[in-house]
Amino acid sequence: IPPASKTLRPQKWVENFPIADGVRQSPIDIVPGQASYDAGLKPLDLKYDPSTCLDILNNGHSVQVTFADDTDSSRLTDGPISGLYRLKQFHFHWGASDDKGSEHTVAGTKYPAELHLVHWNTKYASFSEAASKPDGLAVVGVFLKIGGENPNLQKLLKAFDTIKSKGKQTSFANFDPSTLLPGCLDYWTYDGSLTTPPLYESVTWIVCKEPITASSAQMAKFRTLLFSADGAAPDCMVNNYRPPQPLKGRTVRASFK
Ligand SMILES: NS(=O)(=O)c1ccc(B(O)O)cc1
Ligand SMILES: [Zn+2]
Repeated sequence: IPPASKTLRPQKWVENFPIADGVRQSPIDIVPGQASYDAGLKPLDLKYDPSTCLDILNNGHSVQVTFADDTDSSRLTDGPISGLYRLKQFHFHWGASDDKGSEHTVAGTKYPAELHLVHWNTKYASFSEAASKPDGLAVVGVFLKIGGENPNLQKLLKAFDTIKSKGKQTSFANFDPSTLLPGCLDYWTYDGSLTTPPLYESVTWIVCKEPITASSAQMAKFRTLLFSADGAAPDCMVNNYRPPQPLKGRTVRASFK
């Protein structure tokens, strides 16, 4: 029996989720020269309250930090969206080595990892209701590149030893996700989807042009996590990224010249 990470590989998803071949699938390759600058795009307005941070979880396909979303205290407004979107969770995608790992690529360039901050539109009653609506979600993507050690990642990485295998979670308090944002919030934006099943075409993607850094040792720490549950054959959690999908006529807009 193949390990979990092999049975649901991206090429197989269309069998159970036909929308995998849909018209607004994610991720995509972002070609800066083909993006159109839109002067009407507003700067992102991200405000996060560390006291809404609840726990950190190995959900079997990524490491995820979950937030209390019963108030508007951690939210995204402006940018390409209208209304207010609440932060629900953030998670990462990464590779087995530093030469791959991101979901979005930039003119074919793969980054070693990509952070996703997942927000839902408060015109709907909950994340789950919003998740299947065309304007339901807004995900901010931030690339990680290899550089100096990132002290803001350390707090996350220290928790990894206690959530090594699938289904493990531990309380995680007072983490401010804005410490994981780049200094410059220039972005590309396009209409897309969840990048894992159910692949709903419900995401306004907001991909930051500027990466944050992680050291090679910090990237290695991500690779100590497991797709597999305690007691099962250990299956390293790596390459949990979907490759770029066809643009199918979509326009990518840039908030910057
Ligand atoms: N990778 S992603 O940000 O597109 C994403 C976010 C949420 C969910 B989900 O809640 O199922 C799946 C994928
Ligand atoms: Zn993601």
